[in-house]
Amino acid sequence: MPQDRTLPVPRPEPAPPRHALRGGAISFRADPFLSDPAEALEHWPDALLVIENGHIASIGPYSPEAAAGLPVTHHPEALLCPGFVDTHVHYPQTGMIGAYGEQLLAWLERYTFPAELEFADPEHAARVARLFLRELLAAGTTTAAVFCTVHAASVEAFFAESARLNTRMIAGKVLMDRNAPPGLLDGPGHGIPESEALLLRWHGRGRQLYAVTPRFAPTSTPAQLQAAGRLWRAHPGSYMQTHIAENTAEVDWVRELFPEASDYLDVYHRAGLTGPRALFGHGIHLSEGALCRCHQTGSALAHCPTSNLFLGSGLFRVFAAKRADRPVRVGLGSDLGAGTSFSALRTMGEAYKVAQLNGDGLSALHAFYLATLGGAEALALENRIGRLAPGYEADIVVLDPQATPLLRFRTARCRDLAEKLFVLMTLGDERVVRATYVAGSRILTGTAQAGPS
Ligand SMILES: Nc1nc2[nH]cnc2c(=O)[nH]1
Ligand SMILES: [Zn+2]
Repeated sequence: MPQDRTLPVPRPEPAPPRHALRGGAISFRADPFLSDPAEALEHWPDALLVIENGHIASIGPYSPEAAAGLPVTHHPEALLCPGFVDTHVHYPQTGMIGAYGEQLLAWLERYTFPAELEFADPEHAARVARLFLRELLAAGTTTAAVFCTVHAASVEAFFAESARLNTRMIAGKVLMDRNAPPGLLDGPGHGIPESEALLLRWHGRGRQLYAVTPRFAPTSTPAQLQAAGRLWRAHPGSYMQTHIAENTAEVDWVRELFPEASDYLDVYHRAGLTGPRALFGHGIHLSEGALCRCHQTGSALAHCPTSNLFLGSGLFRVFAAKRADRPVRVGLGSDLGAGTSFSALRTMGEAYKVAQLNGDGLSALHAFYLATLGGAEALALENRIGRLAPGYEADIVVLDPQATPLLRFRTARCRDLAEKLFVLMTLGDERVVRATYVAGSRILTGTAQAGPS
């Protein structure tokens, strides 16, 4: 493929060690599914947020005295919000978003695997990693749990670009040793040592975190799943990510492939792949017993509404997953390229519609929680990201409720904050994101640098 010189190059803008942002601000101190939503939300109509060495030093009401001596970037009329968290996404699928007309298993064969075969080329991987991270940051997402491909070079490319931008990312090499094209299969005995080498190289290096990544049960032999479980458990603090119960034909296939397991989750449980930092994409067709087991083991689910609607997979029941007597950790996932938008706002809007079809009311507070602190809790990062609070990493998105003429017109008619947030998740997308800060530095998304060089 020829080099595309028009791709923009995102970069962090150098920031002084101590500086401040001013604007309205929101953040969650608790889970609105489990407590009074109004109590769970913190709101500052006019906040001063002080950043020191990439962390939030303080947040409180703005006053000239509090701001004295600090360089202050004022975002009038805007809302500072913790950077969005995407708990399930595939960067190599950036080039095949919107592939028409299939459900999961045919879609994988027809579009996904061919796109992933291209990542044998490290230059292609580097190009897509850059574009993907640019789009993610332009949409206000600052942390994601990301599937690479089976190629080690796809992981190198992704972490190298994330390290350059200093984003906190979780990623891993996909493991597959059956039921995929030969060019996407791990050689006999190769997948686990390659994963371990990548884990040792990247996990905990700066802000990068590694996830052992068996794609899903049908593409790994029982032996590979067991070995993945051993690898994950040998490295405490690392992650495991995979897919579960997304599509009914997939669930039937797993039952045939693993007759000894009591259900789909049991396939992973038997391989030692459940527990805190185990991230399961989808979980639409999980039984009550499996949801209980997710709760008991501390495993997390990624709710991917745009993907589930696009592939016709089904309606994830977020309120059933979050049932107060056995709550499961749940975050939102864009699941590109089955998902159709990088935007967490669009994803929240679709989560609302899925809840409507389930007969549930997902308020803006529920949705913004899932996209921020809820996502951080799913990733066991709730002490570092997902809130605007002292000590937290300064990953911040600045939302402009007046970003378009329609939004200006509509939000002027909102009676309170919850209504305004709901309109943002109904009408909003990347255009609402005025700025994204990563560890305190604004990310210039690079369009100004585009052009021949
Ligand atoms: N949506 C989705 N589901 C999967 N199940 C296994 N692989 C995939 C994938 O790439 N995308
Ligand atoms: Zn996925």
